This record gives sequence, structure tokens and C-alpha cells, in this order.
Amino acid sequence: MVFPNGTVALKEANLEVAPGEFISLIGPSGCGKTTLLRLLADLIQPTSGQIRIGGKSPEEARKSRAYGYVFQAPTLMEWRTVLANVMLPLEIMGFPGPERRARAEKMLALVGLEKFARHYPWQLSGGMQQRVSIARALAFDPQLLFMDEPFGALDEITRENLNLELLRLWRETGKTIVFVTHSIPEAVFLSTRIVVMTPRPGKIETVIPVDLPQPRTFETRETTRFFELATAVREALRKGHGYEVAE
Ligand SMILES: Nc1ncnc2c1ncn2[C@@H]1O[C@H](COP(=O)(O)OP(=O)(O)OP(=O)(O)O)[C@@H](O)[C@H]1O
Repeated sequence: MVFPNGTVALKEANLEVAPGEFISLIGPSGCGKTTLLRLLADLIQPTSGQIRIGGKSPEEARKSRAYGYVFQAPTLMEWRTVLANVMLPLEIMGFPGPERRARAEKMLALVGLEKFARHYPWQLSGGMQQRVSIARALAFDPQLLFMDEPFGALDEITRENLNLELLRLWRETGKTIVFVTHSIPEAVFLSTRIVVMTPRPGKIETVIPVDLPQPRTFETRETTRFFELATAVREALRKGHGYEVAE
């Protein structure tokens, strides 16, 4: 992917994702994680190469609402209630009122916020707001979810709790998730595979399968295997000269 100003944002990026996988993209700033996600979501068009999503082009996939997208910031509308925020994409697509409400309520229940349907975003914590954005991204019940550093701005404890919740949601719904993160522990905890990316130009350095048993719990983070996998990710990042890791 080459931007009009000549920046080569992505050079080698070959990846196949199977249905039901949880894939994390990890790498230092500028290695092309967001670019890769935006290419998948048809927010930008590739200058070379090919992308298929369930056999469709990114444009066809977008038009058939094959995926939901969660941004780094919650981007909720302050003047709409939580329920009205989740209903918004359905409203835009012209879903009838009762169906809008039923779907939005179901998605809010999925993220554990059914009791907050009538609240406004400013009445919620940052973590709760991000759960609302996840519910909104799931409003169409897409099989695929793209998440761009959704928990990056949250404190560590909230982030760990949301990691657990996201895994529960993933298990219960069987969705395929492509998740961008800067955090090695987060990537190891969540993923079935970790895609390690390196910059200048952005490329996929290596793909690390994560064989930690499911369901994962808080104790998973204390296991030897967890530390081994975190070390493998750190070494792959270092190999690509992505990070200067202090010893
Ligand atoms: N619209 C654009 N025009 C020109 N260059 C761009 C554009 N968008 C991104 N880039 C460049 O492409 C490269 C990859 O950027 P990208 O945002 O995908 O990286 P990233 O890995 O997501 O970084 P971060 O972790 O900081 O979000 C960077 O060098 C960036 O400056």
C-alpha cells in the first residue's frame, strides 16, 4: 500500500484468516496495523494486491454489512442515549422501529449494559462507553469484527476486565475478530494467532499461533506458557527492529 505522498505503508502482507479466529495485529507505531485494518474495511483502497472477505471484495463486504468496526475512541453521540446510539446504524439503514429496538437491546445485553440503555454516554465510564461502541458495531450482527486498539486509552484493570468480556462475547457468538493492539500481554491473552508487524516498510514479520487453552481466565496470565508466548512475540518484534527492548 503506497499513499499518494509516496509513503510505503505496507509491503508484504499475506494473511488468511479462518472463520471464528481471533487475530491480533501487533507492532510499533507506523508498521501499518491501522492501514491493514482500513484496507480490510474498505476505508481506503489498495494500490496493489488483493483482499477477499468471505469471497467478496472489501466494497461488497461493506455494502452487505459483513463486518462491524470499533475505533480507538468510542465516538458516541453525546445527545443520544446509549440505546439510541446502538440503534443509529440500524436507523440509517432504514430498519423498522421495533426491530431496531429489539436488536439494540439484544446487543446491549451481550455487552452487559442492558441496565444503562437510557443513560447518556457522559454518565458512563470510559470502559462502559467502549462496550457501547462494541454493541453498536454488532448491531447488524456481522460475522466479522474489526477492532482498532479499542482498549488502548483505558486503565490496566478495566482493560483486563474488558479483555475477559470480549473473549466471552467471542466464544458465545462465534465471531471472527481482527484486533489491533500495542500490548504484548493483551495480544497473547486474547488471540488464537498473533500477527507481528514491523515498520519501514510495514510488513508481516511472523505469525505466532497461541495454544493457550480456552476458556482463558485471569490465571491464564500467570502460566509459564503465557510468559513463553509473550517472550516469543517480543523476540519477533525485536528481530524486525521494531522495538528497542530494554533488558
Ligand atoms: N493517509 C496517509 N497518507 C500518508 N501516509 C500515511 C497515511 N496513513 C498512514 N500513513 C503512513 O503509513 C504508515 C503506517 O501507518 P499506520 O497508521 O497504518 O501505522 P500503525 O501501525 O497503525 O501505527 P499506530 O500504532 O501509531 O496507530 C506510517 O508511516 C504512516 O505515517
